[in-house]
Amino acid sequence: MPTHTFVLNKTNSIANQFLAEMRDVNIQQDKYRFRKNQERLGEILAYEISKTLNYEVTEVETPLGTANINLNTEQPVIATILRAGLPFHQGFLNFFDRADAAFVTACRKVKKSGAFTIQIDQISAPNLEGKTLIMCDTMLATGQSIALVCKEIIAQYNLKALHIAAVISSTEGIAHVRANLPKAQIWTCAVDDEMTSKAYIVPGLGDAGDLAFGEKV
Ligand SMILES: O=P(O)(O)OC[C@H]1O[C@H](OP(=O)(O)OP(=O)(O)O)[C@H](O)[C@@H]1O
Ligand SMILES: O=c1cc[nH]c(=O)[nH]1
Repeated sequence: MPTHTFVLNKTNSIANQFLAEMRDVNIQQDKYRFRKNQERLGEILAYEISKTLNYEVTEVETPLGTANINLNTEQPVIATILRAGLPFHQGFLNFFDRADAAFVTACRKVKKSGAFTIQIDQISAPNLEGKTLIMCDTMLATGQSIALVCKEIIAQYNLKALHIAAVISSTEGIAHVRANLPKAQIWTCAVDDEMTSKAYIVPGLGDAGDLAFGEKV
C-alpha cells in the first residue's frame, strides 16, 4: 500500500486556531496553553485515525430499548518520543481510553560540523506483536528520529499497522518517512516547506520541547 498522508489544515476547522496559537511567538510563551493546544490537536488526529480501525456492530441496552452501534474492536498502542510529544500523546490517550502506551528516549547527537545522528537510549513498550501502533511526535523535521525508532520497533515486532502523527511536518521529513517506512500512514496538522541549517522547521514553531517544558540545558 503506498504511504497515505493526511493533512488536517487542508480543510478549514477550529484546529487552525490551536495551531496558530502554538506557532504565535507571543501566545506560545504560555506553556499551559501551548501544551493544551498540542493535546487538543492530538485528540483531533486520534479521531481521524479512529476512522481507519476495525468496527463491529454491538448491541447496547438503553433504558428504553436496544441500539445497534458500530464499536471499535481494537485499541492501538500510543507511542511517543520524549519529551516534546508528551502533551500530543496525552491527546491520543484521551480518546483511545483503553490503549496501552509506549515511550522512547532519543535525541540528536550534534557533531562539530553541525551534522547530527540520532541516539536511541530506551524503548519502553508493551508487546507490540500484531498491534496497531500510533507513533506521535510534535515535530517531524528531518524525520530521522521517528524513522529510526519505528525501524527498530519493526525489527522486533510484526505490527498490524503503523501510523505516524505529527503536529508540524516538513516536506523533507515526510519524504524521509515515506522512503524508510513505506507501509506507514502519516497524519499531520500542517506541512512546512523549509528548514534551517540546524534542521528546525520554518516557519514551524521553534523548539517544541523547550516551549512545553522549559529550556533544556
Ligand atoms: O525529525 P527530526 O529531525 O528527527 O526531529 C524531530 C525531533 O525533534 C524534536 O525533539 P527535540 O530534539 O526538540 O527534543 P526534546 O523533545 O527533548 O526537546 C521532536 O520532538 C522530535 O523528537
Ligand atoms: O523545528 C523543530 C525541529 C526539531 N525540534 C523542534 O523542537 N523543532
